[in-house]
Amino acid sequence: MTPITYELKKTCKQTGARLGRVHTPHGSFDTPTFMPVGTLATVKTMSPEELAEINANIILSNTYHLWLRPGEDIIKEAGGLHQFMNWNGAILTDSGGFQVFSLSENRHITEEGVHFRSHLNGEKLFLSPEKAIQIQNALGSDIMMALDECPPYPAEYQYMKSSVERTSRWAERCLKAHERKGEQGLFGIIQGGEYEALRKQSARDLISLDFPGYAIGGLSVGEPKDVMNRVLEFTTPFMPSHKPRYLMGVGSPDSLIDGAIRGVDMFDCVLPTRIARNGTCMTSNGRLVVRNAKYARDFAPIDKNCDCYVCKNYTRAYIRHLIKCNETFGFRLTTYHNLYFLLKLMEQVRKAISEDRLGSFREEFFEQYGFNKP
Ligand SMILES: CCOC(=O)Nc1nc2cc3nc(NC)[nH]c3cc2c(=O)[nH]1
Ligand SMILES: [Zn+2]
Repeated sequence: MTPITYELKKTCKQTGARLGRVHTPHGSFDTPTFMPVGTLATVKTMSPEELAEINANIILSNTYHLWLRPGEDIIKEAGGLHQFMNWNGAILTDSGGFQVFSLSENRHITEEGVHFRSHLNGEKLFLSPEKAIQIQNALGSDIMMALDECPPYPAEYQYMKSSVERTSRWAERCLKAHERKGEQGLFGIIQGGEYEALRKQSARDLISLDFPGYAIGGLSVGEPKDVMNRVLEFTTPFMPSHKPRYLMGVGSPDSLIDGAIRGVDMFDCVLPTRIARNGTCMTSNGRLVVRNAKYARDFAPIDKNCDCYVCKNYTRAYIRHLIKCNETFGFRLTTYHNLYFLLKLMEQVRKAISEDRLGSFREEFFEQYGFNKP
């Protein structure tokens, strides 16, 4: 019996989007939704109270990083990740696969698993499906991810085919190694690159293993947005409609809307928190680089259409000053606003779906944000 269930509430008449609700041992959340990324057991500069305040219901943490520092044994001893970081909402942990493939040099993939060197001190490491599950079982996350290979973009058909088949074999090994089936849900990750036949094969292999939810991997890895949208268009129909669909690594406002239109329910991305730390904010009129000199005497809020705590109490001039002085409070303010902006956007997307007008909402939002500008 899986502790992760999905309720399909409604499908938008104007698009392929859907309203749903995911239930986990640490609370439920409406979908489509955005999940802030808390790589090292913290959403950088945000307190759990602030995350709750902006209605973040589920956050991500990275298996690979927590395995290296502080080590899953310490977190297990603390009573698990929720206890360790004092977060009572839901947590999704990735398998670490992507970090290994993107962070580490001279990695070597075998049937057994991935051999690579630590990005911290270069020591030799080995991650297998069983190890990835053992770490996530120790962390006690609500949603775990199977260990997959996220191939580089672009990749040859033949390479992609054998990679998909190995990812499917690894998924089965993950299921077998999963010790806490009643307490933690495990999602399979559909790969296959931009090849429809391989996406179909990957989906069919994983669906036969009956996971409670499925992620779409191998995207947001440098491919053009129209390629991502095309792959989503032919992949989501292969996925069960009564289970959550999670698109990994996607977080710009246009991609969130276009992903929701194509039937995606869950998204994660470091974008909002990462650009916040270099002084860039998302606003209803596009990106605003608040460290820019032109805001030195601008006493308006980051976004006059935003009702967040930051936009109600602080000005562009003040936040610019803090960022220029490398003051931590400045990064806290830009991060808080960016996360609020994306979570609010997903709330507007859910409302548009409930009113069968997500297509029209897309046009209005793209126009105002400036996505249509040539
Ligand atoms: C979050 C779960 O991650 C995994 O366990 N494997 C995995 N992670 C990905 C993360 C990604 N981030 C991006 N863009 C920023 N693309 C990604 C793909 C994967 C993936 O295929 N597989
Ligand atoms: Zn704001």
